[in-house]
Amino acid sequence: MSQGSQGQQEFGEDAAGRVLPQPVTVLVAHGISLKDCEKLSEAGYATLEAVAYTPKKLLCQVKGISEAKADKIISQVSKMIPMGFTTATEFHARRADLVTITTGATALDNILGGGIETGAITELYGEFRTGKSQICHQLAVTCQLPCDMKGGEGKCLYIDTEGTFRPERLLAIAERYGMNGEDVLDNVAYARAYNADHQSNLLVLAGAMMSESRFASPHALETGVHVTYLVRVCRRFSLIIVDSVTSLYRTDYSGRGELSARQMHLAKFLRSLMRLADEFGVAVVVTNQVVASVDNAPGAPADARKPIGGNIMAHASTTRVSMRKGRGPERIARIVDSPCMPEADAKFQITAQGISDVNDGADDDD
Ligand SMILES: Nc1ncnc2c1ncn2[C@@H]1O[C@H](COP(=O)(O)OP(=O)(O)OP(=O)(O)O)[C@@H](O)[C@H]1O
Repeated sequence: MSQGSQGQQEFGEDAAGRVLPQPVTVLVAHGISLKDCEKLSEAGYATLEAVAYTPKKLLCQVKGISEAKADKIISQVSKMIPMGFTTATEFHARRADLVTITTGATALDNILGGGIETGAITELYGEFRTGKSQICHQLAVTCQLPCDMKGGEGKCLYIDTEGTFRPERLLAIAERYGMNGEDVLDNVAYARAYNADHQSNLLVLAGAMMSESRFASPHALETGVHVTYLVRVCRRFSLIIVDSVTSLYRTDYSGRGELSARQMHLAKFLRSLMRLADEFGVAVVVTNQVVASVDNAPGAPADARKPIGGNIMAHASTTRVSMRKGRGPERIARIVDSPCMPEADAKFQITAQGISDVNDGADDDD
């Protein structure tokens, strides 16, 4: 895999010339103490963008950050991070630079508008065996491909809540793309989450790792150290996967009595995920299960199933993809909600070397 182009990047900009997040420690030069910057960083607000996108109420919850300090920090950050209006022209130009990551199947990429969008949350939901985890494994590899091969030129951060992550699947998929298996595994940061609180805490670690990888490597480049390593191993993250986002909530919170607490916790988790997507421009992919719908509208099929998480999940996901089984290894994905793509179906198949198009060329007849 060619990551060589990254070596020529300027500090503070990515390959497309976009401004990248700045470490919160730059505030030291603007009258905020290093100790306070470190406290913010430890609490998961490692970049100026993280601070800018966070409500004051949450900043005040960081140990040692009083309301007066929060006001001072917010006032300074608001001078450094653009938070006001822009023209639609400029926004359009920014979106033209957006990278999408291939799912391995062209038909599926097409209905997604090119692949999995960076800077947004994509939710894959469906019954068991519909291929949600297989797509996650596929993306953990393709996110490392160069952009001209429909990749994200970055590492993957994988949170596994069900114990279904299998590195050997990554090796098989890497082989398909002619990638070095060892490098591919090195580029995936994996964590198993054991409960909903742990799952949330892992995002704080994720933020720290993402800003560290973002800020540490240019220094190494400047000093000429580890250049070969940096060329071989991606230096930034391009993808966060949470497989599955709701399963621990189902076990940690039970019954109607805990529903409100569960939804609040889930909303906070999803908000943190969206912040990471905004802050670092990474793609976020979450999987979700379905349950039998007990409140079907009149005329709806009796066996209708709906994704877990209700409105909180529906609103947090930028793009929602429903998945179902087809014949044999075939699966059908449907875009059910997207800000700019129409509702559409695509067939794909699960193979030994990952996700690919169905070769028969037949239309979806399911
Ligand atoms: N090496 C492989 N080659 C071909 N198909 C495979 C391979 N490994 C797994 N599969 C297929 O993938 C399917 C399972 O997909 P996946 O694990 O993505 O399901 P899921 O939607 O995540 O389900 P769950 O909700 O239970 O986690 C099974 O049908 C299995 O046969």
